[in-house]
Amino acid sequence: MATQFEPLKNDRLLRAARGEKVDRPPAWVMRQAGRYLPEYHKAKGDHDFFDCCRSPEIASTLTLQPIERYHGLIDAAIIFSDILVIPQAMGMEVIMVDKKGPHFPDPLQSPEDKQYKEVMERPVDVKKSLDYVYKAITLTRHKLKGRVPLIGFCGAPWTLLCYMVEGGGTKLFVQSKTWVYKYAEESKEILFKIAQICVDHLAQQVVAGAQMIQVFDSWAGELSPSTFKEFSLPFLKYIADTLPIKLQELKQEVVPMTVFAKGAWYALEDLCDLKYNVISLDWLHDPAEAFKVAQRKGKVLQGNADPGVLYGGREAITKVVEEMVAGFQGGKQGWIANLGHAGITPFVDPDDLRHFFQEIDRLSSKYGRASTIDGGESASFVTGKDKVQEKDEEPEAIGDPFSEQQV
Ligand SMILES: Cc1c2[nH]c(c1CCC(=O)O)Cc1[nH]c(c(CCC(=O)O)c1C)Cc1[nH]c(c(CCC(=O)O)c1C)Cc1[nH]c(c(C)c1CCC(=O)O)C2
Repeated sequence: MATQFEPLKNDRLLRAARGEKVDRPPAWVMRQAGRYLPEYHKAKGDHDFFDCCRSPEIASTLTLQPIERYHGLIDAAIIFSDILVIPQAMGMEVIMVDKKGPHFPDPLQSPEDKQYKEVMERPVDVKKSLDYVYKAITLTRHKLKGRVPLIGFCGAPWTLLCYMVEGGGTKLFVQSKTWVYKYAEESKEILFKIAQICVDHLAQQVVAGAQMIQVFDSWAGELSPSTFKEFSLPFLKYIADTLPIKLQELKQEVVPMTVFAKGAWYALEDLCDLKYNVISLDWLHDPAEAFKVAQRKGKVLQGNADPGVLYGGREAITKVVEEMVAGFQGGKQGWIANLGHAGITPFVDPDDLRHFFQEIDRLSSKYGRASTIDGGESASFVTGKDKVQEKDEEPEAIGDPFSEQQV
């Protein structure tokens, strides 16, 4: 397949991720493709979830659905895939049970277990085993025709280990905690192996056409501050340190990187010290407080509306967006608007999500335009629909925390 793609028409996301000024904050939501969309059910039909991931045609169709539905309001596509393709590539069986979620029939029991030894020893060639993800990315880039950038992703080593030892979702984390406290060294060995595979998988996604990447550490919040430092952070660091080197070796552009460590509110400073460009926040953070930290550290933030607000109706959505936009100082720099967690449930009305996007656009425009504040410096990068500032709103000054640093 040709790897020549149409030029990007809307680069808000990539500009914001690099700490540059934008006409309005870019917006997208984690798990924007999925069961809340009637068109998702139509396209998925009776296909098994992982069969959809393995079909570049279906995966690209599902990826594009929110882009088509929310055209003009949404600034990124994220490839339809799953974090659990890595355990599959490591030779573990994972099935998606309808209405229940992922299930591993044969999870890792202990380091004495035959399965653990096999997983540790088995060579993993993502180019072979996850080739379908890369094909889906290339096809999706072609179908996107430069409308918005395409994000690739993987699960973080800690979150993937949880799934591999629990055998699926859990509330108690009995097995994960057993591994951390009883088998600390073996846990670190497998976490390192997973981290290396994450780097390979992310690099191949970029080769295939991903323009930005995100690492999902959905279970970070199950660790304590000290166990997070030991069992998650070093592996997130390894990915952020190694991926750019790998991409250079592969003669690829070094794309912006995002980390989402859900629940690890105590680690914001530590996460800002890693080489990720963007730190994605859950809704436990106060936007204004987190923004102060990120500005000091020269990092961009993503998030962080409580996804539960999508059940609360339009007024509630407006209120949450208002708070978020104010906290991120209007979002012309240093902020990517999103929800605070990945997962829009089937009960969300797609028109309420539209309202969420519209309110980000409307309310952020009240903060004036980057070009007005900065003497037109940013006028040339307006790539999407040009927003007209509301006449009687005074633009509020925002600082320029990014002037002295590179993100
Ligand atoms: C933990 C995790 C998984 N997968 C993912 C995570 C990290 C984010 C998070 O914390 O939720 C990441 C993921 N999963 C999916 C995407 C695709 C792109 C997108 O964001 O639109 C992404 C980025 C599709 C999906 N992955 C899944 C669906 C639902 C599939 C269906 O039933 O049709 C989708 C659209 C299934 C899935 N996959 C996983 C779970 C726990 C589930 C079941 C969820 C549920 O039942 O609500 C593992």
